[in-house]
Amino acid sequence: MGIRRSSSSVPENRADVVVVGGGTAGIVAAKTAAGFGVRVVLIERERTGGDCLWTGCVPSKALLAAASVAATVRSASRFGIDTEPPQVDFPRVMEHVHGAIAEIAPIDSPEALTEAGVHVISGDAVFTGPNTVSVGTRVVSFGQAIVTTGAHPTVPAIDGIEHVDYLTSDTLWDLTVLPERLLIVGAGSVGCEMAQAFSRLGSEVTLIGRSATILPREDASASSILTQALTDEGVRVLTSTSVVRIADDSAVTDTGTEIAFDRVLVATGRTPRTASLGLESAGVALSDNGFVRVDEHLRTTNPRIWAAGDLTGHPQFTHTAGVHGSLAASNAALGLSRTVSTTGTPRVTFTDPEIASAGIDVRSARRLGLRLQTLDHHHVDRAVTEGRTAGSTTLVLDAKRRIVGACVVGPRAGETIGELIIAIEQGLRTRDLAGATHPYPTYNDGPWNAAIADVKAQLGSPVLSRSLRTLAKSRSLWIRRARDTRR
Ligand SMILES: Cc1cc2nc3c(=O)[nH]c(=O)nc-3n(C[C@H](O)[C@H](O)[C@H](O)COP(=O)(O)OP(=O)(O)OC[C@H]3O[C@@H](n4cnc5c(N)ncnc54)[C@H](O)[C@@H]3O)c2cc1C
Ligand SMILES: NC(=O)c1ccc[n+]([C@@H]2O[C@H](COP(=O)([O-])OP(=O)(O)OC[C@H]3O[C@@H](n4cnc5c(N)ncnc54)[C@H](O)[C@@H]3O)[C@@H](O)[C@H]2O)c1
Repeated sequence: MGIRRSSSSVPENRADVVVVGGGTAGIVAAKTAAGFGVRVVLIERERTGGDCLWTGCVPSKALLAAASVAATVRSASRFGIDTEPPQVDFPRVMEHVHGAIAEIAPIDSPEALTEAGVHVISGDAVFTGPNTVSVGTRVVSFGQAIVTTGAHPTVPAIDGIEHVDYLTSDTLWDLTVLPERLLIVGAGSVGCEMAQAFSRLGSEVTLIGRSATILPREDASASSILTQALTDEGVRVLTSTSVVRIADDSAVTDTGTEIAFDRVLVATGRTPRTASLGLESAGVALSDNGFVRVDEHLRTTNPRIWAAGDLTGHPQFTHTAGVHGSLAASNAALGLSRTVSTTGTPRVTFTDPEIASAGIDVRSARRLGLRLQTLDHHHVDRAVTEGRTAGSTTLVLDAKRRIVGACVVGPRAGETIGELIIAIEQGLRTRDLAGATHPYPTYNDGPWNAAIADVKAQLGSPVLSRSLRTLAKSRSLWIRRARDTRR
């Protein structure tokens, strides 16, 4: 969906709030500010909706959904159901992917923004001073501005890559033919999700990561469950490996292995989109690695300019972009001093099994010496009934047994993590979670049983169990005496 200039006009070239970039952060920021009744201009150079809608979350989750159906058909016989091997019609799979985008697009459209009271301008925004931004020949002056121009795929400096027609998450969605052999460089969220999706759809996939484990931000135990799942499905996973040379149809790793491929996907992180924005003219400083420097209120080094989303160095997720877009807009439009949350950003990698984390992650918890309460999903009956026991739930607990972090690995972990996010935000203890009856059998028995196990462990401590034994003895003594008195 392209941009049409809205018919609603903003008085001349002046706005209370200018938002530069119309992805998740920009859309949420613009709608939030407009909701306060101020004059808002949003400038977008390509199409509103941004990475999440067009090239990120939506197409990747739609592709994973199709791939999951193929995997279910392929594994039907373990439930005693015999089928033919699935026939993947890739163009129709991609129709499904683009259909999902088309269905969601209207929510992010210029029309929806106009409806919300935002004036949308199409074009490349460049700051020309501390309170002016130009779009072509037009100059808009602003009271406050919010920069939300996102990030683009990082292409690593591999010898020969400039001659290769590589794919990135920006171009992947234009594929019309399923690659027979797909090499994926980078084993982060994009690499792992796409490795599983393409493998399940029928590609022969090699996944290369330079860290010791895939998804290196996750705890090694979570990564190893996923590595096993990917390997079992036929993905060749190479860790602690870098590609040192690449040509059109083959790559050579630092261990000297040659890998032949038909297409290569580069998935090695995202670089903030700050070049050519004129940020230096606006007095907006960048950090050493190119992110816009912001304080805890998302204010940049120019007090009238704020930033939100992938370009700030905060975790690069749609939910972060949205929440921070709203926060920056409230601070800019209302003069508030809202601060970004410090409890840790929840995240989900939508592989099978899913890996979901919130609060203090397990890696940091180990470093900090915090208590970990882990429940293997062999003890989650729902997982047993579905034959999906490869997973675990880990609660990170502080000295007062408050839940300060969690990691869930398993089907629907992205849904399960929801209650743990509330627990972390509200400072709940394991006894609070243990005391809340959960319906049986669900995957949420993972956190519930982990919490119950922790409460039991506390009851088993020498001091507490001595007190409980004393209490029980006094009670039976009292009952006996009462009975004797009645006689
Ligand atoms: C394959 C993939 C899957 C993902 N899956 C998930 C997921 O499942 N869950 C999740 O939470 N996150 C996911 N993400 C991350 C998520 O997509 C991003 O974190 C989020 O979209 C960032 O939003 P943003 O508003 O900061 O930036 P963007 O969405 O990139 O928006 C920036 C906008 O600014 C515009 N722009 C840039 N420069 C200018 C300029 N000079 N003038 C005017 N406009 C400009 C761009 O055209 C763009 O529209 C995924 C990312 C990828 C790549
Ligand atoms: N489910 C989700 O929420 C989801 C899904 C996809 C992407 N995203 C977001 O998009 C961002 C970008 O994803 P991504 O996977 O590209 O980045 P990433 O930072 O998650 O992972 C990139 C990986 O590539 C590795 N790497 C870097 N250079 C390399 C090289 N030359 N050779 C081999 N490995 C190399 C890094 O060590 C890292 O593990 C993520 O940070 C994430 O926030 C989120």
